Amino acid sequence: MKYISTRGNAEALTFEDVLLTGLASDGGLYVPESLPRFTLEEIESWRGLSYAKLAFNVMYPFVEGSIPEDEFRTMIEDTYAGFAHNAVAPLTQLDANEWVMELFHGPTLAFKDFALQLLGRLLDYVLTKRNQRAVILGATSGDTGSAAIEGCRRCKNVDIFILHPYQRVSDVQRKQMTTITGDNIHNIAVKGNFDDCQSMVKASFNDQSFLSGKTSLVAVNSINWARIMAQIVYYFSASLALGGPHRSISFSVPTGNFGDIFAGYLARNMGLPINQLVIATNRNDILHRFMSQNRYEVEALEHTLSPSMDIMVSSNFERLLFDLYGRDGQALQGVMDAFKQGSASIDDHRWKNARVLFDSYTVDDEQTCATIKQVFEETEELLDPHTAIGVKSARECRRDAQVPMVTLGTAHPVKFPEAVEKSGVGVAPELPHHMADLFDREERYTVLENDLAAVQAFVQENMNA
Ligand SMILES: Cc1ncc(COP(=O)(O)O)c(C=O)c1O
Ligand SMILES: N[C@@H](CCOP(=O)(O)O)C(=O)O
Repeated sequence: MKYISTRGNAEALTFEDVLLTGLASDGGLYVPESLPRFTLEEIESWRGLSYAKLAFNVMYPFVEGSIPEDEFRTMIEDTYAGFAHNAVAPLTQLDANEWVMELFHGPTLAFKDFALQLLGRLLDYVLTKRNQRAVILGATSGDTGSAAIEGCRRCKNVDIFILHPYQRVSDVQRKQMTTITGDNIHNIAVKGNFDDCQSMVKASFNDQSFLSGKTSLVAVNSINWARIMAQIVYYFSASLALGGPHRSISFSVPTGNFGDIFAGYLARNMGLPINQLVIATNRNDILHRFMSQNRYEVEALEHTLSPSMDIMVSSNFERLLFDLYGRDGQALQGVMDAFKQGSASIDDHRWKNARVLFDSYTVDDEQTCATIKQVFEETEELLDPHTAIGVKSARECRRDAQVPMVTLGTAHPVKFPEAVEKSGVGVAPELPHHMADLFDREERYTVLENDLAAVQAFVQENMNA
């Protein structure tokens, strides 16, 4: 399998090389040259498999030729054995034909564990084989950071630098990152927002000269293809549990960087019958504005009760635009240039094509709290604010009540006590056993100005490579 850049002007890479990179040299994102496609019979034959076995079947075509089959199988088995629920991605029913897929049973209680626990193992394997060191540089609005640190901290050959927006992640999220100590783990609180952190990460990938040629950067954000790959699997898992593939399923996905929902789009292109994908956003609704008005335009980033989705510049949207433009990298470059200048829209027929599959909805803090309360009263299920945005959007956008609707439950409510309290449900979720002493653990992080040079100097000074 080869991977090509969305901007059409970079060398094609193998999985192994794509794993060890972030942005392509032309500024684009890597995508597979072509997708594996499964027949309905093939998918049907996976019914009843464990999550790990299903994951192997879905992902192996992407790594074939780079990672030996047995090694990959073992990595996957180890990854999902570390989840606290035997089903790994269990479904909870909210109503007739309405479900939440709980993606928060991994070690850091968010969907990021599905990919980052595996990514850490893949990196360890490839870097050890090559006898190479790498610097992991990532941006987080709260969840990617702890999952990346947890997933990669045992890798022998990496230094990890994670940027989070200062005072803009929940206390639980911050503590999850900053209480994991290790000489090679560095948390940086940037006096800015998530977009600032992410743009510093992207600028650093584009020009790595600040590392003085000692080593190279590896991405843990969803710009890294391996992240998306692992997130495709749970769409197959949910479908098989609900009578797919001989029946179509719809999904509502709490969305920020467009990685998780893009994985659903790929699952569909790989042969899984998916009826509808709902892009569920908070007030940072650039994607909803695009889907409803064909206007792709940055607005001021707001701080909400769903901080993990306080994202304006949505990295993976470029991967969808690439397909909407018939995989024409030059045409896409034009759209991205217009976006950089302030505003972009796409040809009407391409925009209409996107709307065949995707719907979108935006949910404010008040509606988020009201949904947490309503669902709790209806079912005693306590949703986190991001999942609540997914459920509300699913209910507003649903096209066909006969088609099962699955909202991705992207995080555990214990990570977001402020929203849970404001919802008025009158219960407070407890930290799981392995995190019970989280608030007693010592924290270590560095606060830096919103300044690329300052961040790069910090990385330079603190990396071991
Ligand atoms: C809890 C939670 N829900 C939803 C999202 C949005 O996912 P994506 O960025 O893949 O769109 C994030 C962050 O990415 C998150 O941490
Ligand atoms: N919501 C994320 C933001 C980064 O998204 P990613 O999926 O590209 O890593 C977070 O919680 O950090």
